[in-house]
This record gives sequence, structure tokens and C-alpha cells, in this order.
Amino acid sequence: MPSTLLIRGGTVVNADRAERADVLCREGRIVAVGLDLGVQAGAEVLDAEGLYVMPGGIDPHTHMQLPFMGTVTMDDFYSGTAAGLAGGTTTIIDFVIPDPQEPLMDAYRKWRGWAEKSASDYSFHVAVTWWDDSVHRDMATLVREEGVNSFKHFMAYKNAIMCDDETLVRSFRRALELGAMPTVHAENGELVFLLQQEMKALGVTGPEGHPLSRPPAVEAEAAQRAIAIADVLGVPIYIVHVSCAEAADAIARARARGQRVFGEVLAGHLTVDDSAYRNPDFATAAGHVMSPPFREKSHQEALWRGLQAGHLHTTATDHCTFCAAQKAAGKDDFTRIPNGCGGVEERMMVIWDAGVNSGRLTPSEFVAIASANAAKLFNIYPRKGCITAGADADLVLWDPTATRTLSVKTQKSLGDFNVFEGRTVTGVPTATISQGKVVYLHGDLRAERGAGRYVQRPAFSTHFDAMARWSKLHAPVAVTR
Ligand SMILES: C[C@@H](CNC(N)=O)C(=O)O
Ligand SMILES: [Zn+2]
Ligand SMILES: [Zn+2]
Ligand SMILES: [Zn+2]
Repeated sequence: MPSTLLIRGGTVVNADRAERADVLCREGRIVAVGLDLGVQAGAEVLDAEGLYVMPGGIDPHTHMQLPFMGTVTMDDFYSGTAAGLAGGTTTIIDFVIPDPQEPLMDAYRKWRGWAEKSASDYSFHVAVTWWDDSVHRDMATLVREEGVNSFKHFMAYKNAIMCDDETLVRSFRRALELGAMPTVHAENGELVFLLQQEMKALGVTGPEGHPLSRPPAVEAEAAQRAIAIADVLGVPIYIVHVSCAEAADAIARARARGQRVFGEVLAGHLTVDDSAYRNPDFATAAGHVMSPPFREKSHQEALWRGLQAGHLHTTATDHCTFCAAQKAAGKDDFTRIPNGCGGVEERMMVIWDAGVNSGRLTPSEFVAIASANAAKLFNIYPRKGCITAGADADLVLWDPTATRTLSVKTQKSLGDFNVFEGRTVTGVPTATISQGKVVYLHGDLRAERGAGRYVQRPAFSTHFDAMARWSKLHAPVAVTR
């Protein structure tokens, strides 16, 4: 019996419009969107009266099961994706992060094995953490055979996974050749390293040293450098976790000049400030240690305006959870606190609450930044990020009047900390549908281990080819008299 699901009586919200409509799903796909679609024999029916029906959330930045700073994150690909489903997120884009000198294809196969247990669909950005001819070759294999269309570069984390400028230049140029999007973690790792040493020389060893060693200028410099390199090479660039006004301004200026620069903002950076780093309780302060750090409040306004103005495009979480015992590795030296916080379950709720309820965003603009824009930028739209016939049946039913208080006590993540602790939000998911199946309903999570699929993301064709031609056309040439 084909699995048929009818979502009836809701308001369907896509990034471009909202309309009252039913949604009919069959065999994991959306087959019809329209009024009064009628109930077919054997169909499961979800009553969406008074609810919004939105495309399932896409979180383009997570780290499940990440080995990092001497330990491994608490959430693996099952628990992390299950937590995402409980919050309305039905697709994550995670990261394959090879050790320097580790063949990219070896790391990719390792991560693919880890992700088999995922409860929701998933895809991977692949990090370029070193360079030689094998990296040049493996990037082509990943694009042409594995459906990878984005390559990550860490400009921070010196003596670990940090890229120097030569690697950035070679990899960005290779990405353009292949029709892939280069992305960056924009912090100047040399400056961070120096400031960390200076903090410790001054006797600052606690978590308060973390933001002091990563001021906004350190992020702005790297963002501007990545933007400049991409501009000269003629390749688009996507900057992950933009956390400060200065980096957001750098993106806005580049876009005003017509450069293809895209920005991502974390739910945490939009709603959590830096006061926690001065909390005398180590676990609370260390629980907020992630990079770039949470900033003082004025930066949040700049990020919201960037989303409203359209020079910041996606929202994510950088879900990378370490428990108190793991964070305690840095008890006497803040540089050893594993960097990372959670959020994959809370992202859509905190952004709806702070963004839509405040009047900053319409429901359609919310869908754009929570789902559709990530699908477009990473070339899986409208399969993902849109409620339309033929798309995957990944949806979330959203009750704009219901409230929930976010807490570690109720979170699905295996982490033992929640940066949104105690925050009461209005606007919550009441049902999440993944591949046409109801996997979350009124608090009952039915995430199935291994049900998630690897999502191939095709290389870009048009504008990258055009841009490659353009950059050759406009390359400086000797003037012949
Ligand atoms: C390593 C990873 C997660 N940790 C973090 N953001 O602090 C990242 O830098 O994105
Ligand atoms: Zn990062
Ligand atoms: Zn990250
Ligand atoms: Zn532990």
C-alpha cells in the first residue's frame, strides 16, 4: 500500500509566498499542493488547521560525531539528526574534515560510514586542510562522482586544520574550475594564536580569555581577505557563522560591488551575547566557548539587519556539542576548552521567536533563511526547501501560538548544556515529516536510526562557467601597441 499522507487545512508557506492549501504526499514525495485535495482511501491525515506548513528546515552547518581538540562531540549522526527532527530540521549539511595529509577521499569515506546511522537526510561540505596534487584530484572526484559542491576552509585553528593563503588560492581556483562553492571559517588564526599567548602571559586562563583572544577585528580581517581572494579569482564565496557587524559589513560592501558573496548566521549569534563568558561558574562560561565567540549585543542587531537586507542568507547552528567533562579539559587553560555549542533542535524556534514575532521577518522570509536559501546556494532546490509537487516530502507543521521553554532538561541532544537555557519561545513545531513519514508529533519523537539518505548536490553549471570565462576574459593582459 503506497504510503500516502494528506496534510489538510493549513497555510503553506514557501520562501516566495504563503497560501491556504492542502499537501498530498506519496512514497516520500510531494505530489500535490492545492485546496480541498480530498482524502484518499488508506491515507494518513494530519490536521493543519490554524498551523503553518513549511518546508523542513535545512541546517547547512553541523558537526555530528566530530573528532576535535582531543575528543569527539557528544551527538553522533543519529542523536544529532534526531534532535534536529524534533526542532523541524529535516536536512543537515555536515563537514568532512580531513587531518592535514589525510587523503580527502579516505576522510570522505570515513564520514560517509559514520553518517549511515542518520535519522534524517544529510550531505557534506568537504574541508580542504592541506594541499598537494592529490587534493586537486580528489576535489574533482568528490564533485563529479560524489555530489559534493562545496569545499570548506578554516582560516583559524593554527597548528591544526588552518589553511594558509597558498592553500586558499589553489583550492578556491580549483573550486571555480569544478563549479563548486568555496566556504570559509573566517578568523585570522595567526592573530588568534598570538592573542591567546598574550592572554595567558597576563595570567588570563579562564573562559573569559576566549572572546578576548578573538575580537571582531580578527574575524573581519579574514572575511575581507577571503572576499578579496575570491574577487581576484572570480569565484563566489560563502562565509560561515558570520558573528560580528564588521564581517557583515564586509560582505555588504562586496555585494554592493556586485561580487557573489554569501553569508551564514548562527541562531546562537543572533540571540546569545558574550556575558556568559564572565560567569564565575566554569561549566556555564566554558559551555559558551565556540568560535567565533558570542559577541556583545550590538552585533546581534547588525546580523538581523543583514538578514533583513539580504546580504546574509542562511541560518545554521554549528551544532558541535561537548559535555562539561570534555569542556573541563580547559579548566586551567581556555585554549584547551573544546570549541563548540549545540542548537540543532532550537534553531528554528529561537529564530521564529526573535525574528517573526518581533516583526523583523515575515513567515516567508523565515522559510528563506531557515531552509530555501541553503537549498538554493548548495544546489538542491526545489528538491529541498520548497513545498511543491515533485519535491521531497520534508515538511514541518508550525503552531505560531504555542510556547515552549528551552532547556537541557527537555532537549533531545545528548549534550549536557543548552546555550538557550530557560528561553521561552512562542512558535513551535507540532509535527515534522521526513521523506513523507511523520517522525515527530506533539513531543513524540519517532526518529528512525539509519532512515536518513546521503543527498548529492550537483556542481553548479551556468554562472560558474560564465564566471570562469569572465575571469579569464578580464585577466590583466599586456597591452599590445
Ligand atoms: C570546529 C567547528 C565547531 N566549533 C566551533 N565553531 O567553535 C567550527 O569552527 O566551525
Ligand atoms: Zn567554524
Ligand atoms: Zn563549524
Ligand atoms: Zn561526558
